[in-house]
Amino acid sequence: MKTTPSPWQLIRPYWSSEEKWRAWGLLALIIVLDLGTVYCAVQISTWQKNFFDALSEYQRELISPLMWRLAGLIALTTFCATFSIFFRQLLEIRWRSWVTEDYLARWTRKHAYQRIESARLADNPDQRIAEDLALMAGKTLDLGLGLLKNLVNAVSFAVILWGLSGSLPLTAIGLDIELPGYMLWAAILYAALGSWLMEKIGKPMVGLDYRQQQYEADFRYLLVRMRENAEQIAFYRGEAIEHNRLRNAFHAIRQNWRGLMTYTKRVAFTESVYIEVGSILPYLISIPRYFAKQITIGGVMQLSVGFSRLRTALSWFLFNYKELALLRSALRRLGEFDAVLRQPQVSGIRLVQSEHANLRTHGLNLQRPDGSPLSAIADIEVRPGERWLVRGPSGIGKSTLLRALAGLWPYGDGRIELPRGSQLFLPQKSYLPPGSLKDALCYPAAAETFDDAQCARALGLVQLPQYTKRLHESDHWEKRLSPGEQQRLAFARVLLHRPDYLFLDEASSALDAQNEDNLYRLLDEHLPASTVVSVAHHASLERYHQRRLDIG
Ligand SMILES: Nc1ncnc2c1ncn2[C@@H]1O[C@H](COP(=O)(O)OP(=O)(O)OP(=O)(O)O)[C@@H](O)[C@H]1O
Repeated sequence: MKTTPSPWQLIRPYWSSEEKWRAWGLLALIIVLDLGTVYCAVQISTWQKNFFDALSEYQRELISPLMWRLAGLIALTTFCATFSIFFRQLLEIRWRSWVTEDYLARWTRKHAYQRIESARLADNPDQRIAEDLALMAGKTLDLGLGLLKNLVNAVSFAVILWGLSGSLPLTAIGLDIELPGYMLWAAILYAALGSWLMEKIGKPMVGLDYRQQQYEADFRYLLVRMRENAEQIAFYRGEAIEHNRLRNAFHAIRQNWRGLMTYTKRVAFTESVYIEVGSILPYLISIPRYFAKQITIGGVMQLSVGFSRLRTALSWFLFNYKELALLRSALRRLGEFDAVLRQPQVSGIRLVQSEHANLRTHGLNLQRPDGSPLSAIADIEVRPGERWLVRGPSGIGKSTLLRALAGLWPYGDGRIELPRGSQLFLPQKSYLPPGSLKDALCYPAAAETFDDAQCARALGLVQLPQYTKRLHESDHWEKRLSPGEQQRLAFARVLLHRPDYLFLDEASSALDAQNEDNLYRLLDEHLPASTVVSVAHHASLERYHQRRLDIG
């Protein structure tokens, strides 16, 4: 059973990684700069009282020093605010880089990416890695630092308000006591009430954001698939059905967006009422004390600024509700993905490295990922240099057997013993990476592994000499080369890599008999010591294989 990690478990790894000192150092620097802006805000509030008092008492000589002080405070606050953003962005990209590398490593390790796709364990891993990780780093920093700044602000202005607001006699409601610091209590009560109301009203936004991210990713995936399969879709004249499919995918986005609009409207309405009432409230509650001549007009101004600042600081949750919902949904998606990446490999078919020279299978039973049986494989023993042909009706599990031999199919039971030695698996349609033709030819090795002369020779042997001069040309080779040419290119790869074990899964199915013959003869001539296991339907290939494995 997979357990989804908590948000803290997703956030913590970077902060306890090898980069932790740099991360904490940057965070501390940002906090100091943010505290600088809070300090300036507190000083400006005192400045306002002094300024209005000086104006009301016609103290002209105080105006100039007050102006200089204001200029100094503005300069300091600008400096702190600017560099706080700068370092925050720096920390964000460092965090995102670290966590992206971590997820990429785990996603690509032990074929996790293939396991996830083959058993459909998580939707849109690309979106989770590209977007949710960026959201996690960016929003956690913004919201976390915002929360901290607001807490400091709240404490600073709470102290000011406590000192300024005096006591409220409660005689009006029949009590013979006075409430000290009543403005402070009013601000706290008001913010608490607003936050509670906001959570009540806005909670479904988390689920809506979650689905929005998923639908956007699904839509993008369909667009990319259409681009990648443009020619096949065009041959089938499949535009109308594709258009419909895309429209439906977008419809899901639009429907969900409707829901988001409804809740955003409610959240915005709550926020707006909260702000407007909150801006009038301090005047209403401080004016009685002004008329009682307990505070000056400057005092009223300072009180209302203090009240507003405290209320704003205490309203962090309320004002950031939309952002928090987005972060909560991104963390939920990442949590699921993280749990899938942590899931232990299914321990069905055991693939062990053997010290013997022969490849052996024992009691191999192939299943589908859902556990339903696929086929039973007779025990085989493949000696070095032997050529085996795997036969059986379509859908019986021939390709699945090769997947199991490659360690990509754990579903089932039994045991495979693989001797040491290099292996190469050639599917019907070989992957051609983006880049030059040489990149594609040398894959999965780097292009520099083989020199141009070796590549030219291999291309010549598979009857593709015309491409020798285009070795360094970059193109969409999977679209430029015909399927038969792609299969010949894959055989040229084999000639370059010279694997000890070669597994072919209908790797020459697109070729004419002459070319197919040529490729299998090349294997006999150039790789006589390699062990070859082929899955093929063409009867003509039987003469190149001495051994047979029939499935089904
Ligand atoms: N990831 C998967 N999830 C569920 N079922 C799968 C998956 N991959 C393959 N199968 C199923 O396993 C069965 C065997 O597939 P496999 O590709 O091994 O057949 P095959 O014998 O190579 O067929 P063909 O000769 O047509 O290539 C098929 O019914 C296929 O639908």
